[in-house]
Amino acid sequence: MSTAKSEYKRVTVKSLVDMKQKGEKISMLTSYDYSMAKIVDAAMVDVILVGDSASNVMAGHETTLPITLDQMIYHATSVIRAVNRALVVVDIPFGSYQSDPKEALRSAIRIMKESGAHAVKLEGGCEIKESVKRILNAGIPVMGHLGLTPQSIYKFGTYSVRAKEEDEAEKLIEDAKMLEKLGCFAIVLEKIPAELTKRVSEQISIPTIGIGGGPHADGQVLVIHDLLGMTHEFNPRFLRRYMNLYEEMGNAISKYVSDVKNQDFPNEDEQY
Ligand SMILES: Nc1nc(=O)c2c([nH]1)NC[C@@H]1CN(c3ccc(C(=O)N[C@@H](CCC(=O)O)C(=O)O)cc3)CN21
Ligand SMILES: CC(C)C(=O)C(=O)O
Ligand SMILES: [Mg+2]
Repeated sequence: MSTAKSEYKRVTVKSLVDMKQKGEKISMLTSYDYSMAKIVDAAMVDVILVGDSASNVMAGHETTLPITLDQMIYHATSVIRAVNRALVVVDIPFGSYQSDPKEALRSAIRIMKESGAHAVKLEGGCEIKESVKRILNAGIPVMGHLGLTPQSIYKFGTYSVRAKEEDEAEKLIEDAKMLEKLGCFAIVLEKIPAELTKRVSEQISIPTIGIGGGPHADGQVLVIHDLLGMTHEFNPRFLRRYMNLYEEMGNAISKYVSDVKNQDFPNEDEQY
């Protein structure tokens, strides 16, 4: 009776809040396609984020701004087909929720309906309060995202550490408390001082998921291509590479090329 599907209990938004209460750290990674999501899910990652970082790592854009809602839904649909255990969260892309709360809800509904994802993520604090409210009212779980919010890159001009000044730190804490009060189930804290991550994580009861936010977050998230070393030009201090796939894949592919050229591949066993 034990099939791959029924072997593990599915991660839910509630189980993530329980993990914070128990002090069990939450692991989160991005995925954008079926084959990668299969591997990530089987490795027991708790949350899979279909990030708008797909705009960078999948499509090769400079920023996350160009990716469309249709493209996010395509990535999310592929990921959902692969996943048996993880909670799947999808970024609502730039331009699909900022205009007004109704547009935000329409975008969230399209993501949930067309991809089968379990939750959505939006960047921002008090500016998007009404949109978050509306989406939550429709029964769609929302993950917040504060600190470095890449969809606002042109407002700041750099990807430097956010909320270093006390007034910015206090605003971020207020935003986090507001998102918790509205009913968000978790908040990503991107590239803020470790001490601020600690303060936020202590002051709210929903889990914080850090990226470049130090060890005090209730969980950690990375872009899967960064962890695997496929994005060799991306070298922020917070990144730990667990492989050097850019080099390893390059070597394997070069070997294939030379095997074809020198007629080593295919051999007698590799034909009919
Ligand atoms: N491959 C990838 N990984 C990510 O983590 C990621 C994306 N893409 N795209 C969307 C956002 C953008 N993110 C970023 C982008 C830059 C830095 C960063 O630290 N950049 C510079 C420092 C810039 C500065 O200090 O002005 C660096 O050290 O590489 C961090 C997160 C996180 N997200
Ligand atoms: C880096 C994470 C938090 C993200 O938003 C993304 O991958 O798009
Ligand atoms: Mg994102």
